[in-house]
Amino acid sequence: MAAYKIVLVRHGESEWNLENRFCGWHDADLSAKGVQEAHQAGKSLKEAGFTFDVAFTSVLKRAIKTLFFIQEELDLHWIPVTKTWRLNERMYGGLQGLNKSETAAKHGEDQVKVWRRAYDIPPPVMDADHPDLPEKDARYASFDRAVLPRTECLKDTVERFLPFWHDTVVPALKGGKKVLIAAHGNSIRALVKYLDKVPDNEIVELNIPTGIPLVYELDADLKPIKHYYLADEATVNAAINAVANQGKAK
Ligand SMILES: O=C(O)[C@@H](CO)OP(=O)(O)O
Repeated sequence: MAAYKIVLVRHGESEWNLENRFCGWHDADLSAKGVQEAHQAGKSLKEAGFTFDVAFTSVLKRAIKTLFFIQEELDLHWIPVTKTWRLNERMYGGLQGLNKSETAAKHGEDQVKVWRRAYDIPPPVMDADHPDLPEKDARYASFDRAVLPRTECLKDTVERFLPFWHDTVVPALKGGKKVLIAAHGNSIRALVKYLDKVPDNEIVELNIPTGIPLVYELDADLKPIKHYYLADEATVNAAINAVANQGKAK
């Protein structure tokens, strides 16, 4: 019997997912399909009888809007929502804005897979004149510059996410709150890596589909008992393969 349940949802398809561009901390909006996926995530949660007391999301609108559309479907606009940069997508450095297929054609699919999925190898550092430079972005204005990354590997994302997990999410769970997290492909990979203790070489193969709720059942020590997506296997597998294939040259 699970002591705790937590639901993780990657945002619906973004405009830059649609254009197949590395997005990272760029604040891309949801595409029309992404909006529909977000509503569908809410409907699936409602059908399965889920409700929530508190929600956490990033400071990026594709996750914030996904959460809002889920709240709409559940009629839960009123629950407290905390937005934190610690749930942001992995910072994609100098790759942000580039097309993934074109990058694979230029540098090879293997290199792109390393940049997309390796645990401890970061993409190239973002140049100081890049339009997405975090230190020029109002939402990070109060941050110590040393905290703001110019690139991140998944290990960096795990390290910046875990303080929020321990200081905020765990107390909410242990306080009996039903928790929903709307985040990003790689911030969810970071949490899955931590919860399931996925070895560094295996996390390379983990892809998170857009807009499909992922339920984790945890024991009293917050160790995972099981996890499952709220969609049929064929739908989940097709969505996972679509994400993996974004890094192919064509
Ligand atoms: O571009 C990104 O920021 C992420 C998520 O959309 O992509 P990837 O799956 O390549 O890590």
